[in-house]
Amino acid sequence: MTLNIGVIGTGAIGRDHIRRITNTLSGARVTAVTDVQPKAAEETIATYGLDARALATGQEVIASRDVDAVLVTSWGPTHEEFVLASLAAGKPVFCEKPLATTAQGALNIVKAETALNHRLVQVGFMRRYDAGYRALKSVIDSGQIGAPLIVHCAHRNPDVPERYTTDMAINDTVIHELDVLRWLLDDDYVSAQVVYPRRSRHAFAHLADPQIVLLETAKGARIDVEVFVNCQYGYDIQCEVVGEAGTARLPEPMAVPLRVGAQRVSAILTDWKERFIASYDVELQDFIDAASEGTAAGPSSWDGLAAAVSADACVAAQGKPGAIVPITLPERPALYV
Ligand SMILES: NC(=O)C1=CN([C@@H]2O[C@H](COP(=O)(O)OP(=O)(O)OC[C@H]3O[C@@H](n4cnc5c(N)ncnc54)[C@H](O)[C@@H]3O)[C@@H](O)[C@H]2O)C=CC1
Ligand SMILES: O=C1[C@@H](O)[C@H](O)[C@@H](O)[C@H](O)[C@H]1O
Repeated sequence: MTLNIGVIGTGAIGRDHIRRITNTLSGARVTAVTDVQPKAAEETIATYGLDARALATGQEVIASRDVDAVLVTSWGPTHEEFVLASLAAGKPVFCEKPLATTAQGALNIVKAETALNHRLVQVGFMRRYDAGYRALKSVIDSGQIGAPLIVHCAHRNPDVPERYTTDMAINDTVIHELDVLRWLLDDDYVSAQVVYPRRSRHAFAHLADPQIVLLETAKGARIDVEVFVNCQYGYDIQCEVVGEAGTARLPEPMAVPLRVGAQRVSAILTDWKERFIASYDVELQDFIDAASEGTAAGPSSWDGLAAAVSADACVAAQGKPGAIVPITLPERPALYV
């Protein structure tokens, strides 16, 4: 059976996911698309030669009889509405991060899915599917470095558009660390703090960049995340875990080391699409396989909620530089244990 997917939002990642569903992955095809800019939806159909309809709204896509499962790749503030509608229609839904832009929004989704007592939601936290992060987790889980004590992370983008705001450093960018570090350490956060170094002259005046997010976990590990979205030189994701008996570092993406022009150099990627291309492939294939069975796998609504609660605390901490803001999760429903 081929899974018929309806896509809401045909921007950067929507198109990239449509490309992989159409050209790379197996078991699914795109049968309906929509975008608030109708031209974007029509262009996408033409670009990828889709046998799909351009519908007027996300709600029409979800209700469509030729849509078995939904892909939500529109802007963050629209995610909650489309995920809730997919749940109401009983259709598996892959939602790009963030699941919702507030903890309350994510909680509404958890409650709706819990009421069905059946998982239908996968959140697009693709780093859990990354070969490097998976190798790092295996090392941590093997006990070779002992209990994790400290984690140093950097999340660097070369630049961001003018519409990118200070709180997006959390909800749009650090949200990836908020998810992947919980998974990596098998732990939850208890507090967050944000401190600001000197502002880069490359950042727009309204944006505090870089920022340092400090997290404490329930098991007592301390985490520092440097988020620097105008670093200029590349798209660079770093993670080093310091344990009781050693350290473990996220592997660098493969790059050929060159000796040229009296230098030893190797290229650094500049685009998140390329950096995590294999992870996006594996996560979406996981979605297709589970959705074909009428369910969902991978990062859950609960993971989306945990990230949203933590993100809310980080945003609160941004407003009170240096203050420690507690993070408290609600009780985890049995569906997600
Ligand atoms: N997992 C990852 O690494 C990444 C995730 N994302 C997430 O994916 C989402 C989309 O990001 P981008 O593709 O970069 O943004 P984008 O701005 O390139 O595309 C979003 C598209 O959604 C459309 N849209 C907005 N509201 C809509 C609505 N109500 N109904 C239908 N279409 C609507 C817009 O017109 C636009 O074409 C965001 O939530 C973002 O955080 C984005 C990039 C990477
Ligand atoms: O999800 C992503 C973007 O939306 C976000 O804007 C970037 O900062 C992240 O690095 C990228 O992975």
